[in-house]
Amino acid sequence: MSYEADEDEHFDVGVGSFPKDFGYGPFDQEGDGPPVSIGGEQKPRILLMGLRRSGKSSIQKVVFHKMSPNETLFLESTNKIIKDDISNSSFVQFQIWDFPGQIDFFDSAFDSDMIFGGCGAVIFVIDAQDEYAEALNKLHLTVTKAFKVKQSIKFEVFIHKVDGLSDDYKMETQREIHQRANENLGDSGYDQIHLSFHLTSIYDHSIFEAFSKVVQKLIPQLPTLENLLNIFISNSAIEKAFLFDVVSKIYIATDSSPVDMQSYELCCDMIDVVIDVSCIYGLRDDNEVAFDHQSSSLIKLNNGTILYLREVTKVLALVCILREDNFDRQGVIDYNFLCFREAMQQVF
Ligand SMILES: Nc1nc2c(ncn2[C@@H]2O[C@H](COP(=O)(O)OP(=O)(O)OP(=O)(O)O)[C@@H](O)[C@H]2O)c(=O)[nH]1
Repeated sequence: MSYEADEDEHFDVGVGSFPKDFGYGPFDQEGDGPPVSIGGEQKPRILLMGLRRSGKSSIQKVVFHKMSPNETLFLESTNKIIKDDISNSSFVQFQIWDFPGQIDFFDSAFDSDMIFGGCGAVIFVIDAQDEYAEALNKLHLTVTKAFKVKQSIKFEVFIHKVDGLSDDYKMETQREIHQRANENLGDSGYDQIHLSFHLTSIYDHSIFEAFSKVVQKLIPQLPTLENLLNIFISNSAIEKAFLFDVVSKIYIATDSSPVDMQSYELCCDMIDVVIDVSCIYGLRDDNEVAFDHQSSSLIKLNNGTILYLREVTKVLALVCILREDNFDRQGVIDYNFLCFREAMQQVF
């Protein structure tokens, strides 16, 4: 896995309120060639698989291309593999391959060694609003085929479109899918395959959270990052800190205290606010970007909590949640932040 900055590639894709050069790579980067090699290494691949209309393309467009969820209603069915190069930051570099729902593993044109060989994670999307018996069969076929090619692949099951379901039904669906998928694997002698399950929807932050967890599994330095964040928060009286990829709002690391969805959503919203305000009031000319080394922000909530954002690199931000009383010692926090940033530079 390469973490070098891909400076030669300059993409010209507008994403929401971001200036043009603040986007990810061009979406429809089609072709059957091998993954782009950076620094002599191949970028790991994340494969999006699942039945037709399960929501694969929507997930990719919403998370990485700022498409609004409602616009996905007009997406056309994918009929060939769409490769998307995520080269936004020096940390998170990977390719996402969006597969057509009707892909046939038994087709002689399907080269499973090539497809699964360089793959870091397979995300299998199941439409929870639909009958899922067929999806479970396809899941079984997909993971067993991939496992035979490469045992270290991470298998992530997105139980998707849960926005239409009640909380009870969501839990029940997750339990049933979990149980049946693992039973199928056990029955055919594949107990060693581990599946992770996530309840997701493009209509809330759950899809970003789930994607964050998948991407984190592909970052070998994650334990070190987590450690650095633990040290940083404990010495700064901070309650929670997220290291965010600013464009996708995926968090690539957090301290080891549990993540609660509300805190994550608050921090995501803060990033939107900072970028929007910066775009409206902060840009003097077209060549400037909305997020740079001067980006920082402080938001006081009326419940005595503070959100504090600082730029770490041109694509990463640290967003912290802390009690207002503890912000008295801002100097200490800022100093610790500089130490954290320097340590990050040493790690990468
Ligand atoms: N309610 C709801 N609908 C969703 C969600 N995600 C996707 N959809 C809808 O599901 C439909 C199919 O989405 P696509 O992204 O085209 O599905 P796909 O899996 O890429 O389909 P193929 O390209 O045919 O394989 C679209 O109408 C989306 O708006 C979700 O989280 N909730």
